[in-house]
Amino acid sequence: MDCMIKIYRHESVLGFYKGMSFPIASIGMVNSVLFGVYSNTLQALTSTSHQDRRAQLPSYTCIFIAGCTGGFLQAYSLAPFDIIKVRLQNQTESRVRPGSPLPRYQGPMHCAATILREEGFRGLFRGSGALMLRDTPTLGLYFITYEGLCYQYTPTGQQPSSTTVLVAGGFAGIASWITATPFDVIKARMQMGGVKQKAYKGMLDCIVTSFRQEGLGVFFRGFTINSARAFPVNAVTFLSYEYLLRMWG
Ligand SMILES: CN(C)C(=N)NCCC[C@H](N)C(=O)O
Repeated sequence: MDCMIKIYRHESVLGFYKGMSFPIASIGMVNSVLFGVYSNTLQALTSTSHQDRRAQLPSYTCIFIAGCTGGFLQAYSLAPFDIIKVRLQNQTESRVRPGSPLPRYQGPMHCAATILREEGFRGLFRGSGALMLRDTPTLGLYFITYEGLCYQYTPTGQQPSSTTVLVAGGFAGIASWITATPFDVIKARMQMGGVKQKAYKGMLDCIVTSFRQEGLGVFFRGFTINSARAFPVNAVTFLSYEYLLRMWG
């Protein structure tokens, strides 16, 4: 609440939409990498199509491996878009007050160009190690939760109902943020390294320094708000996925 009030006072309602254009432009591509790699890996591991898998749930090990593979590849396609989002979101100069200093990054393209100029191509992938550690096991757990709940609440051989898909997708999103939040905190700090604070020497340095300075609670910052957001976002994501597969699968 304190964060929300301060953003509103300092930056007006526009503050809540910072860094939004790049995620919107990239989400389709990033999700198609994730869901495409997941489905194809599971198909390769189990030699069954999406529809066959409804009758006989593949083993949780196969689902986990396929989810982790999707998560690993998703992390690398997401990294350059994510760093731009994080840098723009952390820029707190007010856009509405006349006479306030010009922000360091004036938009996503300017942000990308500045990172390339000042930090090189590798700058766009800063924090991608933490992003990969965040998304690899997380997406394994994400798909296990989703497939497990759908299987549990669907009569054998039938397709899950829209309500089941929405609820299972929502809970999968929340479950994924449980494992993701500690690495999400580290990733964001690494991505901001060199801009607002001293750059960390590496991921371990970032973990140890954050823990020493702020205690264990630092690794769960933002969990509540991320989970509240995760339920509707992932409910709709899985509903779209199921509908598209039924239409074209
Ligand atoms: C980092 N985490 C938690 C995940 N990658 N979770 C799986 C999907 C998340 C979804 N796109 C969302 O934004 O909630």
